[in-house]
Amino acid sequence: MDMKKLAAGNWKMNGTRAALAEVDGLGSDRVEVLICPPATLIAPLADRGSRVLVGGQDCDARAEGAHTGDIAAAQLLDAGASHVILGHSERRADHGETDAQVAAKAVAAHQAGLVTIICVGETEAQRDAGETLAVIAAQLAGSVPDCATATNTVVAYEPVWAIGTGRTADASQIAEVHGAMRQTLAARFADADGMRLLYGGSVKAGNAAEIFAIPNVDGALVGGASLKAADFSPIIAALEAAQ
Ligand SMILES: O=C[C@H](O)COP(=O)(O)O
Repeated sequence: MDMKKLAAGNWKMNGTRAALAEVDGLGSDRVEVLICPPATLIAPLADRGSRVLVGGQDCDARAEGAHTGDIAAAQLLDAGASHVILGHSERRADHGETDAQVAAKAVAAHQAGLVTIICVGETEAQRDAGETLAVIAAQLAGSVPDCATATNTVVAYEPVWAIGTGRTADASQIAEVHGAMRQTLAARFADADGMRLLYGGSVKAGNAAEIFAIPNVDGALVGGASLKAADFSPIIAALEAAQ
């Protein structure tokens, strides 16, 4: 399977409708470009006729019901989303999300027809303790459900210490983790070779080309540098050059 590489932007809790103009010039024929805005902006972005794919930043594991403030996967799809980020470290930290909850959300998302971007990553303390590969393997085992395929699942490696800090993992650290993730996934999934593995954590125009040259890096999950077209466009261009 020959999947296109993926440049995914995670706006987190940033932006109001005025920010959608940043997306108007984005898009690519050679790679997939995805913007995951706050939930309030999913439908307005999807309805804007832009060339980018639209995604949510979380969904509930349940299909519907009395769950104030939560959003079902089918509602994301109805709003125009094709993707959903699950298990981001900020949700694991802010909301205590466990691997099992992330996996349950992923099952619900797949049942609704969404592509999931399942996030894993070690803290600085875990890296310093030499636990990185074990932490990632455990998160993959617990967070990626058995129904995952190369078509419905993307995995994002985001070292927690590199998110929003300006620090990126170096090329050898990224290569080691991405290679290990590919092996771990291959032990469970026949089509793991086609599963896209994204790197995330302070990706920007200045380091994107180097990161995209690393084996088993099939794109990026970009936070801060996805908010402005002037910052995100060169990252998309670097991914096109690496495709
Ligand atoms: O989801 C995106 C990541 O958390 C990376 O964020 P960042 O690019 O601002 O470091």
